[in-house]
Amino acid sequence: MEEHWAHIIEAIGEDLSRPGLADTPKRAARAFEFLTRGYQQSVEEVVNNALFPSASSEIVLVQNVELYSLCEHHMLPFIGKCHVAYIPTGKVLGLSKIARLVDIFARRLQIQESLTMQIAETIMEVTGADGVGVIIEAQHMCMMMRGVEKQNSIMKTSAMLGSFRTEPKTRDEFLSLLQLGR
Ligand SMILES: Nc1nc2c(ncn2[C@@H]2O[C@H](COP(=O)(O)OP(=O)(O)OP(=O)(O)O)[C@@H](O)[C@H]2O)c(=O)[nH]1
Ligand SMILES: [Zn+2]
Repeated sequence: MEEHWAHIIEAIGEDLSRPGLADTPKRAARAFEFLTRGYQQSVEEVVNNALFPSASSEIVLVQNVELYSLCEHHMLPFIGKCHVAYIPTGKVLGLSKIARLVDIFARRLQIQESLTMQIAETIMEVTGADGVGVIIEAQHMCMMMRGVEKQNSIMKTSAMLGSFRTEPKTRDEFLSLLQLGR
């Protein structure tokens, strides 16, 4: 990847031999590896069996999980917040694992719609929940720094599975819980 970054730096008309850029291909390669580290991670290792018995059958909501991803069209960042809710059926997932699961999928080349769905499906599979609701609100640099150059538009996507899809009351409760934190 280092070599490719060196080519890109030359292609944009920069002087690769100037001191400030000497280590840039190496740094950029490391940075890009970090930004896409989700490809190296698996759901099993991230969850690490952190599932705990609980009699709760009420909504568990983790709100405002920061999200940094890269759009698969321009490889520019999209940045925002992810809200994850589920209704447990006998076991709950370790709190931090929800944020880690968000990251596994965010740290890849993505479109926001697929990312939202992948997070929801994974939480459903891992917890065996009665239902899962995921909402992402994000701003896309490819739409801000270039292209149409709109600075204030926010993309909101949701994925509702199980009871969050079939029961309007559950969905309403999720949405009103989200409002509480604003
Ligand atoms: N639905 C969706 N579209 C996205 C996402 N990220 C980027 N895009 C869009 O992907 C589209 C790619 O369109 P193209 O016409 O192929 O590329 P482009 O010429 O660079 O388009 P502009 O961004 O309009 O300049 C653009 O409309 C982007 O805004 C995303 O997460 N979801
Ligand atoms: Zn884009």
